[in-house]
Amino acid sequence: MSFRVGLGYDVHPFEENRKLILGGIEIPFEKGLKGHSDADVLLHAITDAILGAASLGDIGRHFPDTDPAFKNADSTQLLKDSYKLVQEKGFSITNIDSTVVAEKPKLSKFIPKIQSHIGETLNCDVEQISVKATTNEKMGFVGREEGIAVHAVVLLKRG
Ligand SMILES: Nc1ccn([C@@H]2O[C@H](COP(=O)(O)O)[C@@H](O)[C@H]2O)c(=O)n1
Ligand SMILES: C[C@@]1(CO)OP(=O)(O)OP(=O)(O)OC[C@H]1O
Repeated sequence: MSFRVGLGYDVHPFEENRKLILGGIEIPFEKGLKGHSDADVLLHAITDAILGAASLGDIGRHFPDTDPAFKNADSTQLLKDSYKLVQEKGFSITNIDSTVVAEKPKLSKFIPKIQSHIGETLNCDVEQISVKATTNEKMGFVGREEGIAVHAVVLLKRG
């Protein structure tokens, strides 16, 4: 059995008149995130982590933000398609851990639903998927409520 670790990071600025989609779940909030796709910053970081662990590049390589096909794309589908590429190389997920850095909104009550959605998307047990949240203690662009950042790490196994 061999193991591969992958790291993902993404950030999107807030934008008025958009839905806030995090981990495939619509979160009630006054603003959404700006992006070419649905701007699901959590799923983008997780996608980059699984692609990186399998040496498959990053999300922008597979789904360019210059391609109209991905305008308002559903990031759940992008994650699913990326995991298919990873599985074609013989890898499967051992576990995922992630941290959403957001001053607002408060995410704790949505986290079980987000973890279930990611687990279903990746055909994993919910125990393999961890999502956490923290503020940036009012510092920097997250602290000024200009956007949301996410860090994700994944362990893949093969054999
Ligand atoms: N957007 C967020 C940020 C934080 N939480 C929860 O609050 C706890 C305390 O956050 P600090 O940044 O003050 O350490 C954190 O551990 C999370 O449980 C949240 O739900 N949503
Ligand atoms: C998801 C993609 C899809 O075109 O677009 P964005 O929503 O802009 O997201 P980002 O993380 O900036 O770049 C990755 C792109 O592949």
